[in-house]
Amino acid sequence: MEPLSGEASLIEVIQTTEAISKILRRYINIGRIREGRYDVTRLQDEISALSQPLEPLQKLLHDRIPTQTGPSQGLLDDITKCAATLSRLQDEIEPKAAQSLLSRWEFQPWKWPLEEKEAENVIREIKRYNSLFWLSLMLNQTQSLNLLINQKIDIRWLHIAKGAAFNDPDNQQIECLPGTQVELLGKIGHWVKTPNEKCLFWLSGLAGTGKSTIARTVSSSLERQGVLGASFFFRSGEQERGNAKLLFPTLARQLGDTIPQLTPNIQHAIRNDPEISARGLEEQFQKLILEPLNELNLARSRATILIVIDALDECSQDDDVRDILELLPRLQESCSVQFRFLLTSRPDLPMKLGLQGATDNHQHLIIHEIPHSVMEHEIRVYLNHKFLWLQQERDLPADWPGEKTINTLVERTAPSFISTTTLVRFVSDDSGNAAERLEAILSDQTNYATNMEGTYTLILNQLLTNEDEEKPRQLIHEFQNTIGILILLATPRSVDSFAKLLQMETDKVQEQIKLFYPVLDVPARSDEPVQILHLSFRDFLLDKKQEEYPFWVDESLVHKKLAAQCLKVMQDPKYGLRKNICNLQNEITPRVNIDKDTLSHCLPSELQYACRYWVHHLVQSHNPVDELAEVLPFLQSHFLYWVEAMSLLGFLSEVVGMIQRLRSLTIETYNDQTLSNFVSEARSFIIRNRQIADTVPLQLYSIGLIFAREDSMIRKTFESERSTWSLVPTVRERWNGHISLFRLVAFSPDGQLLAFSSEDHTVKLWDHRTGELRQTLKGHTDWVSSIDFSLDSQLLASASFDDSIKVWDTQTGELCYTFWGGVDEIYSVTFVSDDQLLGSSENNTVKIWDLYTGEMRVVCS
Ligand SMILES: Nc1ncnc2c1ncn2[C@@H]1O[C@H](COP(=O)(O)OP(=O)(O)OP(=O)(O)O)[C@@H](O)[C@H]1O
Repeated sequence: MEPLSGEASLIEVIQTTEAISKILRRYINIGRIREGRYDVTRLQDEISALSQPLEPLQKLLHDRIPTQTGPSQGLLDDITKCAATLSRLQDEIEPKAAQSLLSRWEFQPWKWPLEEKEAENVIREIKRYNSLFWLSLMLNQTQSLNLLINQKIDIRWLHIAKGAAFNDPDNQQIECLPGTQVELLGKIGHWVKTPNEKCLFWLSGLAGTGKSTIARTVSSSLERQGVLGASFFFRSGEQERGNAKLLFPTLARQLGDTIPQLTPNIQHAIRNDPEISARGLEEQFQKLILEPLNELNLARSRATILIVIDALDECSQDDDVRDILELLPRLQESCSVQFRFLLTSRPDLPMKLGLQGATDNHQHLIIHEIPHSVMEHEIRVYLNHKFLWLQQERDLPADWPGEKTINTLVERTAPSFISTTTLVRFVSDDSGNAAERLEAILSDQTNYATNMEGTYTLILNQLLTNEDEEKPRQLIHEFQNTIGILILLATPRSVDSFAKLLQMETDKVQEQIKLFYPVLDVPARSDEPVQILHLSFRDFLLDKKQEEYPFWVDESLVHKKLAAQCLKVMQDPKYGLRKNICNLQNEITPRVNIDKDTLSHCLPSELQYACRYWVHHLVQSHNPVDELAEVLPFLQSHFLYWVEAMSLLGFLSEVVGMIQRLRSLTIETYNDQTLSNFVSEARSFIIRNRQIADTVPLQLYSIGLIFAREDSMIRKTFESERSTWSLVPTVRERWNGHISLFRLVAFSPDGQLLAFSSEDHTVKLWDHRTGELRQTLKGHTDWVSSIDFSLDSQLLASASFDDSIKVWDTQTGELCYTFWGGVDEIYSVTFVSDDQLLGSSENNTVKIWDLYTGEMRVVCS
C-alpha cells in the first residue's frame, strides 16, 4: 500500500471519529437513552482518546523528517483497518431517521443499538488501535534518534581538558628564546630519535627554571617533524588541567589526529562507553589508548611518537601521578608505534615518589636536572639579547646596561628564569623609563632567585609611587576588580570575554592589563586568553600572610563575586540562556550537527564560562549564603536551559558532578528544603536523560519532560516548555524513568529500584534509597542492549545482543521467561502493559510478546 493511501485512510479515521463523537453526544443530549448510557460514555471517552495520536500521526505521514525510516507497512495496515472498524461502528450507531424525529416531538428516548458485549468488543478494538498508534509514534521517534546517534559517534565527543595541549590557544605560547637551552634541546631531540633509548625522560628543575618553556619548544619542534603524538600541560588551580581526570582522553584525541588509523578504534571505544571520559585512569588508559593501539596494524616499520607531559607536580593527586607512571610504559607493548615520554616536574616530585637516584635501576627512566652553571649561562644569553634589543629600540647609550650590571642581574636571578623574565618585562614596559627602572632594581638588594615575592613587591610598589594621593587608591580598587578576579578564573579568558563576564567596558580592562604587563602573558590577539606569566604571582597575591598589603586578594570574596556574576550572565534577559538557544529548526537535530560558529555565536564565551563554572565558584567561596539564595530562583527558571546549553557545549557529563557538589554545599551551608529537593530531583533528571540530552539536546523538553514523574517539580515548572510533537498523554507513569534509547539505567516506576546493565552482561538491581545491591540478574551471554520495568515494578525485561529477551522477577531475581528474537539482535525492549512486551530488532522489526500465552506477533517490519 502506498503512503498516500495510508494518509487517505487516516483522513477517513479523523473524519469518522469526529462524526462518531457527534453521534454519541446526540445520544446523550437529545436522545436521552435509558439503556446503554454507560457504554455510550465509555465509547465516547475512547473515541476522544483515539483522536489524540491522529494529528501527530498525520504529521508523521505527511512531512517525514529525511533521516527517518518512514511509517511501517504494519502501521499503514492498522490505519486502514481502524478506518473500516470506525466506519462500521458509525453505520451501526447512526440513529434512524424515524427515531430521531420521534424523539423531538414525542419526547421518546432513543434506543441504543449495541449489546453490552458488542460495545465491549468495539471499545477493546479502539483501545488497541490507540496504543498501536502511540507506539508507532514513539518507535518512529526512537528509531530516527538511534539512527542519528549511531551515525554520529565521533572522536570529537571525547571530553578533553581545555588548554592542555601545547598548541591550544588557552595554553601559554612562550617558547625558548633562540640561542637559549640549545644543549638541552639537542639532548632531548637526540634521545627521542635514537632507537633502544629509555622510553622515559624526566626533566626536573626548580620553580621557574624554564621546564615548561622547554617542553613547549620540544613539542612545537617535533610536531613540525611529525613526531609529536600528544601533549598535556598540567596547571594547578585550573579546573581541568589541575588534575589527571582528563589526561588520557586528551592524549587519545590528539593521538587520533596524529595517527589517523587509530581514530576508528578510539571511536569504537567511545561507542561502547560514551561516558569513558568520566571513568578511572586505568580504564581510560586501557580503552582509549592501549586497546586501540594494540588493534592497530600499520604496514610500515615502528614509527617513533613522543608524548609530552609537563608539570606533573601540578597534578593534584600524587596517587594519580604514580598511576600515570605505571601506565605509560605499558604502551611499549604496541607493535606499531615506539613511544617516548618527556615528563617535567619540580625536583621534589620524583623524590616524593621514591624515584630519585633510580636512574640505573629503573630501566625506563632518565632523570635530568638542569645544573646551576648551565642556568647562569642561559640567563646571561637571555639578558644580553633582551637588553641589546631595548638599548637599540629606546636609543639608550651604546654601553647600556654594561657587563657589570648583567653580571649582577645573573647573580641575583639565576637559576630562576621567571624572576629574570619578570624583571626584564618590568624594565622594558613602555609605560616607564627603562634606565630608571633598571636603577630601581639595582638599588634594591633583594635576591630575586630565592625571593620571588621580592620581585613582585618591587613591581607593584612601583605602580603606587609618583602618583597623587587619590590615584593609588583608585588603582588598587581597579586592580581588585580586574587582576584580582582574573587570577581566580577557572580557565583563562580573553580580554573581551572577561570584560563581558564582569559586565565591564573592554577598554577599562585593557588599561588595567597594560599596567600589569610584567606579570601577565598578554597575547597579540584580543580574542586569545590573558594569563598570569607564572603561578607564583597568584600565590603571592593570595598569601594570607599579606592580608594587610593593599594588593592582597581575598580569595573567597572573589569567588563569591564570580559566582554571582555567572548567575547574572546566565539570566540576562537579552543575552542569557533560553530554550533552543541555537535556534535549531528541528528538535531532533543531533548535537554533533551544530557547527562551531553557530555555537560560539549563540553561546558567547562569557556565557559558556558562566554555565561551566558557576558551581565551582560557589563551592570555592566561604559560606556563600547570599549567593545560594539566588540559586533556587535560577534553577526554577533556567534549569532546563542550563542543561540544554551544557549539552550543546558537550559538557553534560559535568552536570551531574556540579549538581552533586551543589547538593553537598546546600546541605553544609544553606539548609533550604526546597532547594535541596530541587537539586536532588535535578540530579535524577540528568542521570535519566543524560544520554539522550547529550545526543539530541532539545529532547530534554520532550522525552525528558514526558518521562519525568507527573508530580516532579521540574515537570511542573517547565510544563509550558514541553514540546507538543512528542506529546504522549496516554503513557504517563509507566514510562517514568525509562531510557529506551540507551538501555543503561532505569528507575522502577515505584521509585524503589535502580537497574543498571553492566559490561559483564548482567543487570544489577540497586535499592534506590539505601544504595544496597539487591539482585544481580545473570543469564545473558552478550551485551544487554535495553532494560525496562513493568508498570507495577514486579518484573524487569532485558533485551540483549544474544538475541533474547529475558523477564525477571525483581524481588527474587528469578528468571521468569526467555523469548528468542529470531535472526536479528534485539536492541530495544519495552513493557506495553504489565503482560505485554514490545521488542524491536536491528532491521526495525517490532514484535509483541504476550507474557501469559507466550505468543508473539510482528507489529511492523
Ligand atoms: N629559554 C627561555 N627563553 C625565554 N623565556 C624563558 C625561557 N625559559 C623560561 N622563560 C620564561 O620564564 C617563565 C617561567 O618559565 P617556565 O614556566 O617554563 O618555568 P618552569 O620551570 O616550568 O616553572 P614551574 O616549575 O614553576 O612550573 C616563562 O613564562 C618564560 O617567560
